[in-house]
Amino acid sequence: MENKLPEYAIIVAGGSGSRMQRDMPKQFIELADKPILMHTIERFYKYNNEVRLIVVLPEQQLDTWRSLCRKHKFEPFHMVVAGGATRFCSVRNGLEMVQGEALVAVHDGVRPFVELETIKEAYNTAAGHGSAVVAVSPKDSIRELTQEGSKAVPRVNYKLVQTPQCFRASLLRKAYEQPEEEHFTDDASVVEQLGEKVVLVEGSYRNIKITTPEDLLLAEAFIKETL
Ligand SMILES: Nc1ccn([C@@H]2O[C@H](COP(=O)(O)OP(=O)(O)OP(=O)(O)O)[C@@H](O)[C@H]2O)c(=O)n1
Ligand SMILES: C[C@](O)(CO)[C@H](O)COP(=O)(O)O
Repeated sequence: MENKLPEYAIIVAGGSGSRMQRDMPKQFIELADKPILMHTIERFYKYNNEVRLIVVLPEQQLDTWRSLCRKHKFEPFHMVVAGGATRFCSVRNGLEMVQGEALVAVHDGVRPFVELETIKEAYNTAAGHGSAVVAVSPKDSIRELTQEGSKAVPRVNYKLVQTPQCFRASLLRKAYEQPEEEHFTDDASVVEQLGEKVVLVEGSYRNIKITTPEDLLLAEAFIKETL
């Protein structure tokens, strides 16, 4: 379905990157001479330069980001918002910048390899169904931890969830008015808590979340292909 609503992207980059074990948040690590976060923002800008970009950053890093933008002559226009203690708080802060009814894609600032087709499909599916959550099938076998140890489960019943996760703004606002719960690891889980169904769309194995040091090696390989 063709989408007539304004499109927003909340790019969450308010975390500290503790699992990366670097002295700076991982979203600022350079890949091909540019911070990871700039590559991520550029994916959305390249998809459509009219998408309203909201970038959520750690409060203490706002000045660092401004100087990085100057240093790299970074052009895509974006609003900047201070994040919170958790991803949930950061998304909620970003949502405050969304005006009226719209489609809102929430995307991790550390997923710079999201494909333009995936972004397009997420917005179009959310336009028709109210939600679109990007996911891929697991490639490994899966075991569930039990009191006795573990047991095999059929992997065809599972998906690995990525971002973007795209929703109508009215639905996402209502979801983020709920108190935060421990099992809210992504936006779909927050929306689902309202009793709403979420629609899955196929993602890509390249759309990795740069989380631990070995992910950077993969990212270096992927970025070389895109240059
Ligand atoms: N308070 C937070 C925590 C996370 N994020 C963002 O959510 C995305 C996914 O989170 P994750 O990969 O866990 O990032 P970090 O929280 O930074 O990493 P870690 O858990 O290793 O500290 C990242 O782009 C991260 O910057 C955020 O905006 N605000
Ligand atoms: C939102 C997410 O990337 C979907 O896979 C993931 O849940 C974020 O988890 P994290 O522990 O905050 O990295």
